[in-house]
Amino acid sequence: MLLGVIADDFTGASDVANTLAKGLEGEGGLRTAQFLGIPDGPAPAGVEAGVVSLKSRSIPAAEAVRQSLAALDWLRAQGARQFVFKYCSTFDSTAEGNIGPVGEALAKALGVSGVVACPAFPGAGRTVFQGHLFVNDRLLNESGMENHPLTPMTDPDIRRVLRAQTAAPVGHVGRATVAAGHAAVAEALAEAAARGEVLVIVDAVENDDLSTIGRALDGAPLVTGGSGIARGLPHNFIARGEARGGTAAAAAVQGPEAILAGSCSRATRGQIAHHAAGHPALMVDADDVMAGRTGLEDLVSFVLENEGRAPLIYSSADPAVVAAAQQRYGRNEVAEALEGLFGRLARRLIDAGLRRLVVAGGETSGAVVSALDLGALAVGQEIDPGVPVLVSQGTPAIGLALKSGNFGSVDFFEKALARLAGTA
Ligand SMILES: Nc1ncnc2c1ncn2[C@@H]1O[C@H](COP(=O)(O)OP(=O)(O)O)[C@@H](O)[C@H]1O
Ligand SMILES: O=C(O)[C@@H](O)C(=O)COP(=O)(O)O
Repeated sequence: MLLGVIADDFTGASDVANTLAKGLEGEGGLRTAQFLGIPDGPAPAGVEAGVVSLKSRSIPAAEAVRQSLAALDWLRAQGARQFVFKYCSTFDSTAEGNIGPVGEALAKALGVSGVVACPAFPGAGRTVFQGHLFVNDRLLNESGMENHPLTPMTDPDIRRVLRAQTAAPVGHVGRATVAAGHAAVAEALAEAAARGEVLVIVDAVENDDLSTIGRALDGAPLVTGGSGIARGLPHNFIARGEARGGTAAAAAVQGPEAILAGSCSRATRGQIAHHAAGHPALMVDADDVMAGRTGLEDLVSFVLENEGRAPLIYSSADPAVVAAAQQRYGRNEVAEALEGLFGRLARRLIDAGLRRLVVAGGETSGAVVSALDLGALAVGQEIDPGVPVLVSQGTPAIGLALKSGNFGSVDFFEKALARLAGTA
């Protein structure tokens, strides 16, 4: 293994795995595997980039730090020399963390400072300019992320957001420096380190900026950011002849299918409305779940009875409904109950023969795949920006698409099932 990634959620892990597997246009990327949690044994032979998926975005900061350091140890033991801490391109976090505490703990463990922090992902409309994060043409706090059920983002100045979470000063490298080229970026990061800045927000508004930053990070032990920051990293290994490049072969998995959605993000709600207009769809009501009125076997039957018709089960609701449920039961309580239900449902469905599964939502995906014990996942073709086909390596093979809440076109669900089956 050359490169090791610690991802703070499971959809984010797929996103960065996709970026590393793709690499730069015309050159290709690294042979990449996604791991669900920290594996017990060694990585399979031939893996050049290993992505450890944690569910550490919304847990107490001290626990997120503990898990991230354990992931770092495992990746180091596999031989990785460069490490990426992957967080959300919308910088999902709270005043307590977990981006700052985990970033600083990894920097300390690796003995570095002047570490890049860049959530930009222009392919999905996320750009950083003057230290502010945009989603398409909106500032972060007007993008819908201000209503996120677990990590509402109400400040677009991510230097200020990060300062609230960190012990050391936070630096900033502006776009003009990035436009001046990779040597200028490397110099600016070295100056930031000399000033005692551990994490440094770096502006990036287009893919070329990320390629420039990637070149500046050749040999840097630690990189932090959204999946975009990984864009230029495979090139450094390929240019040195340590990796061959190229792209992963598309895998195909036939068999019964389901879509499970727990994301309440705008894009997912649009995808649900679109899909439900032409396919069987069942809403899980948070009040019913909290009162123990939701029958797991009813949900299983709904999926099995609708085999071949792309059945969807969702708890997703608009911000007012989510806020009311959180007020009644508590934010974590309702999230845990819904995530637990989706996890048990997925387990039962796989036991009943399900082979293709699309999940919408990072926390939801974490709960679902943690319940499945799938081992390493090979990363295949990209379905939409940031979402690849994933195929488990055990028998029977399970095809998965773990979709970040705000990713994907409006017809994503149907498209993903077709890509998993190799029919589109
Ligand atoms: N109807 C609902 N009421 C309250 N919380 C919900 C509801 N539906 C889903 N949730 C919770 O909201 C959170 C959504 O987070 P996540 O799955 O990460 O989606 P995203 O990728 O959009 O951030 C999950 O913890 C989920 O259980
Ligand atoms: O960086 C991103 O936007 C995604 O990879 C991601 O982490 C999104 O998280 P969720 O919206 O919670 O799925």
